[in-house]
Amino acid sequence: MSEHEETATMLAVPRSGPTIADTVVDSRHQPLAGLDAREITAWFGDHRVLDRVSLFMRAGEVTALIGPSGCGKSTFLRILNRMHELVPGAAMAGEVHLDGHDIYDSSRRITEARRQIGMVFQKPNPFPAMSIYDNVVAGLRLTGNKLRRNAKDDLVEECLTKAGLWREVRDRLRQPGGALSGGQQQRLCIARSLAIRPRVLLMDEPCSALDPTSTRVIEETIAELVAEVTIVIVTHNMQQAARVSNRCAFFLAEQGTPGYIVEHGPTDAMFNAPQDRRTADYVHGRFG
Ligand SMILES: Nc1ncnc2c1ncn2[C@@H]1O[C@H](COP(=O)(O)OP(=O)(O)OP(=O)(O)O)[C@@H](O)[C@H]1O
Repeated sequence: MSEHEETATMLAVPRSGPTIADTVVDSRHQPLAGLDAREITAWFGDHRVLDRVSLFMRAGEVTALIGPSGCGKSTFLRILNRMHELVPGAAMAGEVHLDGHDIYDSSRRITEARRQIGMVFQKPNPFPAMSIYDNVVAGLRLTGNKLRRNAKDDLVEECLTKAGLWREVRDRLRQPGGALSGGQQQRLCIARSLAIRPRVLLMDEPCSALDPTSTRVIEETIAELVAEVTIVIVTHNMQQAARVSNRCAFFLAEQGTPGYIVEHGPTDAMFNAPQDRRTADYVHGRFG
């Protein structure tokens, strides 16, 4: 795979299609945006894995998607930025509204959805041979955004600061991204996502490959980022869900049936006064 192709896959931005330079230049002052998933059904081939799942993810909050393995959390997350359709044989129905517009509307560009709704994956995936600096700005090329050197320098510092990594790497920006520790690499990936100024950041178990110290740093980063970007995180770690999220949605897929949301609401209520016994059993570690 060429470096360019690799960048496109890692950033989940398609290589072809129109560029969106004019919308990228400076969206720092955009208002926070919520994400409204309506009646989402998903299939892999003829296997239906989600059934009419609706969830409103509020602007400026962290929403945690929790539930046992295989209940469709990651599939739901990938539908939120049109990555599900990259999987051969995958299909979906339903709508995902950002700022009142359905990202699946035929008049909407897939590149725009992917730019506005960024994704951080389970396994840190920086470009190992590319410098820390170039990793941060890697997405700009794909979105067609050209910045002058000074503006780029400012952006790199801003994004690395927001990702909680600046002080650790400021003196070695030209070193390869692959030379960083796992936790630093994950923060580099967060910085890379932020550089294209998403309105929403999706995180699929971002700490599952990290040690407790790195996990704590990422959690602190999430707490700071949510002031400017809406966050949706999949986590298996109930303590993490309790620590980082404002709201939780509990997914379940019972006996081969498609996944659905049993209950959702403020995190405190989900943990301390859930309405459904299955939620109580799950959050208290009695199954899953
Ligand atoms: N690429 C794929 N092809 C076929 N089936 C898939 C694919 N990815 C996921 N599935 C199936 O879709 C269902 C939901 O999977 P998904 O990964 O979304 O669940 P999850 O709740 O995120 O699980 P986990 O917590 O283990 O990551 C499962 O039955 C899974 O086997």
